[in-house]
Amino acid sequence: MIKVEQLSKEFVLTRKLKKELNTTEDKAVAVKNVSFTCEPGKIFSLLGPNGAGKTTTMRMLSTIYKPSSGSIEIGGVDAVAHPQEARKKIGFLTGSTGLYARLTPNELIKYFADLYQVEKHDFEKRKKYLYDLMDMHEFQNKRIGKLSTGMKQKVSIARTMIHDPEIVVFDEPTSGLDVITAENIITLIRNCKEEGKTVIFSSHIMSEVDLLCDDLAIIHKGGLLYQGSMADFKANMEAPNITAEFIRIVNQTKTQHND
Ligand SMILES: Nc1ncnc2c1ncn2[C@@H]1O[C@H](COP(=O)(O)OP(=O)(O)OP(=O)(O)O)[C@@H](O)[C@H]1O
Repeated sequence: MIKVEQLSKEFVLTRKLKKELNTTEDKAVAVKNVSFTCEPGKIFSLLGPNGAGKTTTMRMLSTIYKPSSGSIEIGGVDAVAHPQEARKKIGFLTGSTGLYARLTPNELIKYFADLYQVEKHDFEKRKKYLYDLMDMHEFQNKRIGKLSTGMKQKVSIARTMIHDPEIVVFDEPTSGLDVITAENIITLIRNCKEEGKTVIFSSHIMSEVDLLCDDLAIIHKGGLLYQGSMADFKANMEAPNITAEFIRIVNQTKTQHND
């Protein structure tokens, strides 16, 4: 279970950033007062347009960023007070997941398995499952630096999942992948759900969200616009389809802000 309450994150802007962003503000508010709960055995999707605050939220859940205020509970652990304990329960995938270019996928996966103290038998089983699922056998001994973007993404996913975490945090998991691999990732996410894991993933692809998620939250400009089940979202739609409804909700706030 992931429980987030009144979560906020402000970034202090350096002189260089102020110039880049063309602002005189000293701080940028990336996430403000966001609360939601992700249940075990369910897939939760965090949706929002570019710059909404999705990655910042995911990074706070994964203990990479410390929140400016608010609380995060990860599998019963206070992730703000005890980040290391919370981290053991999480598999976190992000676009910038560190990969060591000089290592091979096999070496990297083994390194992380050792870091998480995965037993040899579990490691072999888990590795086979992930390599089969993502068709990774062919390039398992090539240097990561020489792999394609999609192959690197597969290695990132395998590294994230090798310790069989109870909570899975995926920031745009299918980004940069071909349709076949994207399908396999969707299968992996579904399997996580069936195994009773808590899954949260961010996306701006509504069709993917529709395929997968049980519950969803929409954020825009750091604030929560919608939270509920996918079934309720669909039942109460005012627009003709889910993509149009997503756009309608986001635009509605734009209009309110302009008033
Ligand atoms: N390190 C940082 N310093 C200053 N501002 C930041 C930093 N990281 C993010 N931001 C700002 O916070 C806001 C939210 O960014 P974030 O990356 O969380 O959005 P996102 O929803 O993941 O967007 P995208 O879909 O484009 O990846 C943006 O306005 C961004 O410019």
